[in-house]
Amino acid sequence: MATEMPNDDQAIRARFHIVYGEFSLAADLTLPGRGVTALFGHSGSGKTTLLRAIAGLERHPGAYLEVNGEVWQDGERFLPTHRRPLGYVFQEASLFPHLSVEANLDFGRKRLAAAERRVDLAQAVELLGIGHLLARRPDKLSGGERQRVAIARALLASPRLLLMDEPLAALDGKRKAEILPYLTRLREELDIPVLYVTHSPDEVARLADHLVLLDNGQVAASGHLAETLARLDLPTAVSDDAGVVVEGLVAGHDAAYHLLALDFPGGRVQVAHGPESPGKRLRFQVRARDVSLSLSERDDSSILNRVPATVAAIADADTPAHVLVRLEAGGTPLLARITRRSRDQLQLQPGKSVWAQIKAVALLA
Ligand SMILES: Nc1ncnc2c1ncn2[C@@H]1O[C@H](COP(=O)(O)OP(=O)(O)OP(=O)(O)O)[C@@H](O)[C@H]1O
Repeated sequence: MATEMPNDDQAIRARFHIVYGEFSLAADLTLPGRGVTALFGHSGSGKTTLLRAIAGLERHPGAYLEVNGEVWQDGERFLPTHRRPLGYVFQEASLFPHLSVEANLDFGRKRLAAAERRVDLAQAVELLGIGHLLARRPDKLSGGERQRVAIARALLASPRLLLMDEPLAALDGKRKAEILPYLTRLREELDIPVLYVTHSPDEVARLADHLVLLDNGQVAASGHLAETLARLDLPTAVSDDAGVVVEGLVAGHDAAYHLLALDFPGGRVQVAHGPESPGKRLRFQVRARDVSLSLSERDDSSILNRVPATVAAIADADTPAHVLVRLEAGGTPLLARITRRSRDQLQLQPGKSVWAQIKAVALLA
């Protein structure tokens, strides 16, 4: 995953203390200045409040905000929203209904010096796949198409920060699936940091490099996606869906069995999939419930994927019958959800060497 520890000027530093009656939000965050940071949490946890504060839509005294070396708020200094080089994408695309897509896009273009122009019209149109829609009016577009136009429009302001507030929440499953590949492309092809509000674990797994967990106005965690998903002390672990996201490199394709091989620092996995270019980076997800453990490498089972690992920690799971085991496989964290009985039978404890048998690998491409 692309997240690196923020260095001095490639970072977003945000410090806010916001009180709305009963609700208060306290955030003191240093986020990577590139890639996608997901702000994830239950309804009412403060995600939108934080995003709006970062956009400068509300002025909160005592706050501090710096985006890749530029201070947007500090003490008396407060850059109003229209002077912040940011793009904001909302749940519902707010396009001008009487204008064509092309005219709507034109609205997003700021008169910027060439050196400041980070995305031009042709690039935005190509990235979002909207070339065939330019002459249409917004009411002749599907919800997903409208949202792609809204994202292109936000990019045309050449933002130094892109804020996205649940951009897929208003779309049905099919439309979501349609638009996700475009968001993945943005992450891969543009060097614009994105703060992405969502309460969808699937969107987090596919898009995020860094994860901020908000819980009732408090930052419960902020860290690299893979590391944070594998933390046993967070609510993300204690759910039936708990699992990790791993970045692999395409190692080859077995056409006879229709299996794609992906290498990651912990070993190799094979997944039912067509061929992809060797060396291409692809994410895959391994759910804790799909990982079982054995003390020796068993080659008499139907499970294709086995990697050697070390037990790092064990914690309670979502039911009294289960535990969650955090494993390290070549520096890659994995989670396994097994029964307490198996834990005792295998005498598992931190430091013990095991084989992780991975029953299912979901490619997130
Ligand atoms: N302008 C405001 N004035 C008063 N209270 C507010 C204001 N904006 C938000 N709140 C309150 O702050 C809390 C956090 O709201 P926020 O919209 O940030 O949560 P969220 O995590 O984005 O939720 P959701 O996922 O439902 O959008 C809520 O209790 C909300 O009612």
